[in-house]
Amino acid sequence: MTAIKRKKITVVGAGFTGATTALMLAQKELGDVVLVDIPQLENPTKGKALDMMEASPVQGFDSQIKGTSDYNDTKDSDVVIITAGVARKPGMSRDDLVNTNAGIVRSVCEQVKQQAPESIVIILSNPVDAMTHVAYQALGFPKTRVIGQSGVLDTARYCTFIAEELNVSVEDVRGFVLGGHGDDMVPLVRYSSVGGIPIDTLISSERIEAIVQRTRVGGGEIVNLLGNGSAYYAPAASLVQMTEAVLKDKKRILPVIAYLEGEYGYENLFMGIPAILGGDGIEKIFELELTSDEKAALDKSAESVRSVIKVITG
Ligand SMILES: NC(=O)C1=CN([C@@H]2O[C@H](COP(=O)(O)OP(=O)(O)OC[C@H]3O[C@@H](n4cnc5c(N)ncnc54)[C@H](O)[C@@H]3O)[C@@H](O)[C@H]2O)C=CC1
Ligand SMILES: O=C([O-])CC(=O)C(=O)O
Repeated sequence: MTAIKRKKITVVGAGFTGATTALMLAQKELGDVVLVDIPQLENPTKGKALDMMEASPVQGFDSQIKGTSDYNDTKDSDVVIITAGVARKPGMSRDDLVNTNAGIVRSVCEQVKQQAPESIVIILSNPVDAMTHVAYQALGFPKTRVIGQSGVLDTARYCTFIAEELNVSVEDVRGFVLGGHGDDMVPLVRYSSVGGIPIDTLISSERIEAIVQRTRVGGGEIVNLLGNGSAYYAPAASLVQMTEAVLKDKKRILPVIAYLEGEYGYENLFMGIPAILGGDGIEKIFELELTSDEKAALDKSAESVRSVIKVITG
């Protein structure tokens, strides 16, 4: 009998999002985790991994977590999550990070290409639509295996606010956020419901507009509250949900950043759309029917993403 082999998940960047993601992955026993950061931070990275391992007897997980700065340790990873890069501070937009993080994401992808050529890569670093584009070019992997994280988080925020508004369980809220991970993202009210009941029959249009607007600037709300960095608990939970969908071949329908080649009328663009996420990565993209207002909002968001990509591609 051949032994069942554990999955291997690499998380690049051992900062707030990366370390939180590593712990959540291990707590769910989705695989063994390799946490990578730069050589100058090798000891703190090892320290974080060891600290997490020492939580395992208490919490009862058997996943191994290794801290390192050596990419040899990431060899043959099944999934690689990239959180490496700088985060914004109050007064900054995600787009202000583009030049610094493009260099970092490119250099990380060179290593991933060497060490884990069959992996499915999930990108978090901001501005994430553009960074997913950078990763796709640097990796040279099929488009199905290069995925950005924005929509799971944006939708989670949107659903949190709807549940709070109606004082109902978050478990019964369904919603969808399309477009780029910026202030003109498109929460789709028409596709939002609680327990199957459309939200526009339960919440006034003024309150819905306030929820939509709060969702759009949800990242900034946390940045302003934290004062010295950006969100990490909900982003990590979102990365874990995507990783689980891939490693368990769950075929979840999730909003993810995917490479569009004609879908929704956009060519050569990475942006958030609903897709099936399973063992082969992005297995199918759904093209929803949009009203002219929704399409206009999505076009505006697509234009914002394109303008950021132009900064790095010229
Ligand atoms: N797409 C999304 O929904 C979200 C994106 N983000 C983005 O994720 C990124 C990380 O955020 P945090 O973890 O809060 O930042 P952080 O500053 O806490 O951690 C980033 C880590 O990346 C490491 N790093 C830098 N260059 C590296 C390299 N070449 N190789 C390996 N590691 C490297 C740093 O040393 C640091 O430990 C930021 O760009 C942030 O804007 C954060 C939350 C949500
Ligand atoms: O707002 C930020 O800079 C981090 C992020 O993308 C989010 O939390 O949505």
